[in-house]
Amino acid sequence: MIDSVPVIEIKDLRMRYGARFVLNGIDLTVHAGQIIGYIGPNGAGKSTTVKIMLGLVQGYTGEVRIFGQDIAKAGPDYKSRIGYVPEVADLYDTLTAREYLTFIGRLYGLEAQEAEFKGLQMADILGLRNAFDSRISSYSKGMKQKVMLISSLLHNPDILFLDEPLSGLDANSVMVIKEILELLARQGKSIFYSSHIMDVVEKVSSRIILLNDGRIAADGSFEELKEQNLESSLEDIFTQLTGFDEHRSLAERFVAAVNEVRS
Ligand SMILES: Nc1ncnc2c1ncn2[C@@H]1O[C@H](COP(=O)(O)OP(=O)(O)OP(=O)(O)O)[C@@H](O)[C@H]1O
Repeated sequence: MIDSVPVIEIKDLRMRYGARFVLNGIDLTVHAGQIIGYIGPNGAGKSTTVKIMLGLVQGYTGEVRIFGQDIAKAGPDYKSRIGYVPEVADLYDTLTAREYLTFIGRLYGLEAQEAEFKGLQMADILGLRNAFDSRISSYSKGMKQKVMLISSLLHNPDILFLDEPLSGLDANSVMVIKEILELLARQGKSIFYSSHIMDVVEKVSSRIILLNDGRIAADGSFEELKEQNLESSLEDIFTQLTGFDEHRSLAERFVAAVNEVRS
């Protein structure tokens, strides 16, 4: 890949559902090797942006270029260079991990044997070897999450979109996955990391993009955002930039409701 061509280039992206404006002009350029912490309040438009880039949502205005190609005009080939872990695992859970990963690998154009071999290797490393031939329906949340991560990487994509990728994983697995993401980024892959867990985003990301009301409210490294906003944690930066200062009063009202006794 030529470094000077951005992996992702978005210009004035707007989207609305009926009368409701969800994206209000997003401009974004991503180069290879960045881990982007993609954050924002619920409903800010994060998933919508990602789904547009994946070609799953139509009807937007503006321009979205991936690997230099306008995705409105390009065929579906660019998708074979993208991996995606959605927030809610939509696994065919009557299959075993072996069957599922072989199936997904084949969808991405791998030979069945290659997909199975790669899947087994990756599953083994993440501690799933003994469960490889058990049905996914019997797996814990963390085990399912690992299968999702493996399935998103089988075809060695250049862009990875991860939505809450560490949910359900124990502390040791989290450390392994964080290292894996860093190594992949160092190889030149671009990773979009969406999460509501600010201290992880703070540590994992080389660049943080905060979306609020369908607009980019902040874009920079954690160090830059700290300097600009005079705050020491990403959680505080998030709260400041989204204008949220009601946590204490909401908590007090909630606890008052818990304690209320009907007379
Ligand atoms: N298919 C749809 N039809 C109508 N409205 C939609 C549709 N999909 C999303 N929305 C609305 O668009 C807005 C942005 O949603 P989106 O899922 O992109 O937010 P998000 O930032 O990913 O939120 P979260 O952090 O909760 O995942 C929300 O108000 C949502 O209700």
